[in-house]
Amino acid sequence: MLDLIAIRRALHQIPEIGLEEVKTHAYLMATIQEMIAGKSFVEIKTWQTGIVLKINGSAPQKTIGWRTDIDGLPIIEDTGLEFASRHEGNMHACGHDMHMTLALGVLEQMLVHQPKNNLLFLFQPAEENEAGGMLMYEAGVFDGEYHPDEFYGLHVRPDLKVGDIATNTGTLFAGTCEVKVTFKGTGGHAAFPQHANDALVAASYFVTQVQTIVSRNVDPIEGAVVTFGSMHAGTTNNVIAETAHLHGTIRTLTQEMNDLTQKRIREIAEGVALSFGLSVDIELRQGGYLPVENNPELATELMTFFDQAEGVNLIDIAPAMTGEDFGYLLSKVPGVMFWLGIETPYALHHPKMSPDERALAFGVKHISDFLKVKAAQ
Ligand SMILES: CC(=O)N[C@@H](CCC[C@H](N)C(=O)O)C(=O)O
Repeated sequence: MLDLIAIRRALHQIPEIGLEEVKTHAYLMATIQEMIAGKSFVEIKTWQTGIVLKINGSAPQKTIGWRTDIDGLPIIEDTGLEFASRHEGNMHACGHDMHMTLALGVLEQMLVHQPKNNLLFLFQPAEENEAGGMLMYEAGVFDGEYHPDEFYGLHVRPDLKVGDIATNTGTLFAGTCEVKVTFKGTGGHAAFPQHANDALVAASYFVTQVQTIVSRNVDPIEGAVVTFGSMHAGTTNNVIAETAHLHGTIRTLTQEMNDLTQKRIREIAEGVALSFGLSVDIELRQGGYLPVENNPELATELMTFFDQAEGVNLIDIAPAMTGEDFGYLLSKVPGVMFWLGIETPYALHHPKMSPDERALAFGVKHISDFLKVKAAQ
């Protein structure tokens, strides 16, 4: 039997940024190879750091997909754990170490007996930055026999208890759009602002003005998020900054609202640049982070299953403004994403985020039970 906690802790120590998950890939491959030794009904293919494993069913009627993401975040870990990240500056602060371990644990269960239907396990890179699920799909990784008929996946959630599974029959996560804005002015001596054109001041006006998009342009009943998580300008106190870089994200529950928000960001950036006499470069990149839309029938089936499972507290939950490139895969293949409770006081992406590992055994049991039913239908 796999030691789930040891696996999770090993993976936790080697977080890597999207599409650079080389050690993670090697760890997963080694673990998987050991698990499938002698199982002639299993095949594997890789794409960059991603892995797709197919269990060929004995009398397949369909192919059921299970997806996990494998990348970490550029966050300096502050958990103080003895198994904290050994990759300085990177952390599994979004729980993908838990996701991978759960997938391995479920895979182990599904390998015990050859199932009737095919099962596809996707270990996907770059959920956080490059929409690895979309890249793999567009590269043809799921073409032909590798195309699932249904796709399932989960995300851990700190504010839910171990034992909670939460989802809904519609939109679960927002669609996102990454935003990069660079103001370019004229640098100079701090003492002679009249000879310079300060990009830092312009960026400051920009970041405060975009706050009005949600308060003044977005339908309050619908809502949206505009967050700039990074702003870099200047080098020292007495030099006027020539350039200012801002990096942010838009979150909306519909594409129309995403389009409106993108339009307003562009207008405000161009307006600020004009009013300060600077140039501005705006990059809006939605990529594969479409809203995560659960398939209503499959979600109803999954929710009914978990509602009846002993020890599971099924919650019908409202959408959250998190993003996920699983939204892209669900736009191609019907399926369901759900939250799994990990009961910790710190939010996703927080440097102290530390899941309750009891969620591993709980998750493996109940997800395997669900997939066993799907694999036998
Ligand atoms: C679950 C989660 O936290 N996902 C990320 C996805 C990021 C998408 C994209 N890089 C962006 O920043 O817009 C999230 O931040 O919600």
